Amino acid sequence: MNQNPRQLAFLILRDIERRGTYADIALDQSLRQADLNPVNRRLTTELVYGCVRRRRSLDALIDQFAQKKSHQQQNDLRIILHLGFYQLAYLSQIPASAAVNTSVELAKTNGLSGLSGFVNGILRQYLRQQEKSDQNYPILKLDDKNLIQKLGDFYSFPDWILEYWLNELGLEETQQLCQWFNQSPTIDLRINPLKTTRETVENELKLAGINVKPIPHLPQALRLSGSIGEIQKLPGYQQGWWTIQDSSAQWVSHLLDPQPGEMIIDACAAPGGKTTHIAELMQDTGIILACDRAKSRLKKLQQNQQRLQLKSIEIKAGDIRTFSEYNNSADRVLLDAPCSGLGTLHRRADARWRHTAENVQELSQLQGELLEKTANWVKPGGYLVYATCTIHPLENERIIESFLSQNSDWKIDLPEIPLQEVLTPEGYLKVWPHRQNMDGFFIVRLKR
Ligand SMILES: C[S@@+](CC[C@H](N)C(=O)[O-])C[C@H]1O[C@@H](n2cnc3c(N)ncnc32)[C@H](O)[C@@H]1O
Repeated sequence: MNQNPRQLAFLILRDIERRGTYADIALDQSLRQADLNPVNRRLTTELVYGCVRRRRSLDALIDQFAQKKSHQQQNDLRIILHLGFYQLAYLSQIPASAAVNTSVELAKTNGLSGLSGFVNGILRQYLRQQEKSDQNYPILKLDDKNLIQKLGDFYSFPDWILEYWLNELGLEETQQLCQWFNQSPTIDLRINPLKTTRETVENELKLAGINVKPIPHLPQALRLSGSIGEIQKLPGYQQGWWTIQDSSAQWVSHLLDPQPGEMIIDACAAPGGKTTHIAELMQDTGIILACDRAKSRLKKLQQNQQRLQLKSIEIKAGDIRTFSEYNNSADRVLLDAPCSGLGTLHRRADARWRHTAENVQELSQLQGELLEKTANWVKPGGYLVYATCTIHPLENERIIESFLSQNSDWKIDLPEIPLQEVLTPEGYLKVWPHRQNMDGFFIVRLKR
């Protein structure tokens, strides 16, 4: 069993590299089998997520200090250099000598003894350079040559995302957004008012030593920070007192505004974050039809429903494009569409590398198709909420504009909400993470 956090991080990063495994899945599997104390578990997690997230910046350091470019280096050597540079550049709590020496050790234990001198040399060269330089962040101007590349190398994002942010936000806010996405995510809870109150949960969590504070404008929300431990062991989890859900995602069901006794269809429901919120807002009356094509995610929805003890949810598995029986049947429909997740890049370390400009185009097509389909399910006079956790116009504004231009019986219904600063003149709720300090989201309510 592995007890060395750096060796374990190396093996996990190699697995991600070789097999394209998702970072969170690879980490989770390995940590379950490893024999590590809590401090070393945290270090392994930090090293894996950090190296994945900062891949481009770490490659840029290899490019700067080695004769061969990062992509020409042997894969295992490149991972060891990533681990070394990551500790030196981003983990101030680790002494530089420990970062260098353990990286040299990694080379020796993983069949690269002949290159251990090179590892030692390049990391020490970086350290000498760092001592000389007094500037840790780039001062950039919009007309800088190679601006995108400099931003990408420093903040570790792909060019195509940066190009689009620069266009939408300008340079200063793009840097703020990059920085925001590079920090560790916080955890928000949504209190189940059918079981308890926010005050009770807040007090219980404080008694358990957790940092917790309310979130403005959301009466059921709490934000946790600092060290939290295992979620399932927190007070109230087993009793169904709360659900983990980011504050911006909590706005979605409030905008849907479901009323007790209504017939609601949640078209893309799994794992049920919003379905269960809708049920709570309706005091567990009426019917909520929760549809999704992913069976494993629907299983999680079922578990959440059981834990929260909600009876009003019915599950229907399948591709909603093939469903024909729901036309004109729902008072309200929620379409929480599959999307690129560009508003939640801080939550999944590898998400920024998995999507491309091309696959945003493909998603956009699917989103348009799902909207056309599910709009038919709404009774005349009813409502549809379209939501995504991305902040890309192709998946948001363009979808709604195109839908409205082809469906004259629909219009945007302006929501009355306290969060006026995120409401655009067209009536869209557009949450930018660095402005509102929550996940990026797009929400719009349409009326038939
Ligand atoms: C953004 S997630 C939904 C999250 C969920 N609403 C929540 O709050 O927990 C999008 C979901 O759409 C589902 N999906 C994508 N295409 C679908 C289709 N054609 N038919 C049914 N479900 C689909 C995915 O399986 C995924 O679970």
